[in-house]
Amino acid sequence: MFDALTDRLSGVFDGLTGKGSLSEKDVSSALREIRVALLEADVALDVVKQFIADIKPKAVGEDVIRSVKPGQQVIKIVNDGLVEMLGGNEEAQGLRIDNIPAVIMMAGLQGSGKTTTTGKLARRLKNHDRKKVLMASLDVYRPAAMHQLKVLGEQIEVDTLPITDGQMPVDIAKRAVNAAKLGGYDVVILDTAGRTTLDEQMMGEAAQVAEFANPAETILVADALTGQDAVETARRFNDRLKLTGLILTRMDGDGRGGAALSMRAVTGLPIKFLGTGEKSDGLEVFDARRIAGRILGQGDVVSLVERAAAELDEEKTKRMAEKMAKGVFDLEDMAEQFRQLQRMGGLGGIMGMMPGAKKAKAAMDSQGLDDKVIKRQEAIILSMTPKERAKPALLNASRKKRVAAGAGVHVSEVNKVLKMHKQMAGMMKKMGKGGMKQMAKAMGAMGQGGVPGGQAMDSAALQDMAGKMGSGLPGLGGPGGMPGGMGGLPGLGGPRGGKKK
Ligand SMILES: Nc1nc2c(ncn2[C@@H]2O[C@H](COP(=O)(O)OP(=O)(O)OP(=O)(O)O)[C@@H](O)[C@H]2O)c(=O)[nH]1
Repeated sequence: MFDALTDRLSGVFDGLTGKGSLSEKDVSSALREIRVALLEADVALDVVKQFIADIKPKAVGEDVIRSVKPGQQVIKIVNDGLVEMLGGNEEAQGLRIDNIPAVIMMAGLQGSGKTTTTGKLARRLKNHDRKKVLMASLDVYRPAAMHQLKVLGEQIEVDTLPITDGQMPVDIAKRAVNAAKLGGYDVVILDTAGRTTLDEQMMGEAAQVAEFANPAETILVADALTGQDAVETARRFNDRLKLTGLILTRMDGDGRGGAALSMRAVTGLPIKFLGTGEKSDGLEVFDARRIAGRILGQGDVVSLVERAAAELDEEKTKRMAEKMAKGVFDLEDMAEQFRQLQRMGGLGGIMGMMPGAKKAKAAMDSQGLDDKVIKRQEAIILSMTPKERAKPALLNASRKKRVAAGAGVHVSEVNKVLKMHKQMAGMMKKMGKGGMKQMAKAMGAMGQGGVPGGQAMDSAALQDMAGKMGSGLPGLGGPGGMPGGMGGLPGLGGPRGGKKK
């Protein structure tokens, strides 16, 4: 979502860090470019003005300009300013669901993704927070809406309130709260009706439901792709409903991101989650520091690790860790890594969260590397027999020919996969237990303030850490990690990889 902004800002930052010393004029002109970049990303004018006014005195200060790495210092100041604008340094705010049953009311315009988000939230509360959740649709105007929620509930295995025709929204809310009390539910999520535009009837009705249900959380679901309209919607809803938080949907889309950046500053409301896809697992906890890191092209390693942790099957991870500790890594393991990679959003999705992503992406593109290649490589491994996968040495010329025919590729492709496997297996062997230890250390450092040493912008440290994590964490694409011009990813296009020098 922030691609264009990230590109623009990294251009500005390259200019700053490329110089040994900076004058006040250099910094001022960089700030002007940042201002334009933010406006082009559709961030509200007032928010941009405030942002620049906040960071300028710090960025042009003598202590910055005379420091050893003035460029890095300025970037850090921009980073801190962005974090502040996005909601400060407080830990990502969860939901307040202490009362039992806690009511969460979902509000928003029609089509903003309210119902989908209700399902995502319910799924998260069930799986992540181990809560017993009941969902109820209060949309009496569009009968299909109630049915949509029911189907969603069946898919994610979360109960929905049985549908009774002819009830008013507030009556359905009463029935839902009663059912939750009787049924021992921890949380009731009320999915209110939306309209295509803000109108008095919708607001009045939602206010009535809120008055009765006294929600622990009243959350506005807003479509990030609608830009400044989403910000205005939030403002208007907040006037009437006393919102407690926001969820921005369609953050996976290619909008300019301005809404996401302005929301907090304009409304004062915390953004709690981001919707990142149509499926029920497309929900991400919002964390100002991580988003700032992503926007500034410094990656979001924490989200990446979280995504990995959510995707990795505990049993498989354990097995993989045990094998790695012994230095064993067969073709089946490699295929599994490819599958993990796909589940985590594919190469593109992962790259977007890595520090130095822009350069690595360019390297990947120049090598013609994309998710199709990974899929093909997986297909090659799948064309092998289990025995061959466990013992690649079995693959003589005739077997290779059979595998190539099975996967619909040339034998040279099979050889590439085997070579890549050899390199990965070699690295796994070298790493053994040491790799896991290193990863634990890196994760520990992250827990204390995001980035080691609090140097938010020390991309070298971050890259180093990501490299270690990439090497230690099955599913992150394998040994070596991604940053550093892809050289660390054997066979995935780096100089040590499948491509011959
Ligand atoms: N790409 C993407 N699509 C989303 C996201 N959230 C919701 N959608 C899609 O947006 C469309 C509308 O979502 P709904 O949940 O039906 O919207 P709603 O606000 O409940 O709409 P009404 O029930 O008509 O009020 C659906 O096709 C969803 O799959 C998201 O985060 N990313």
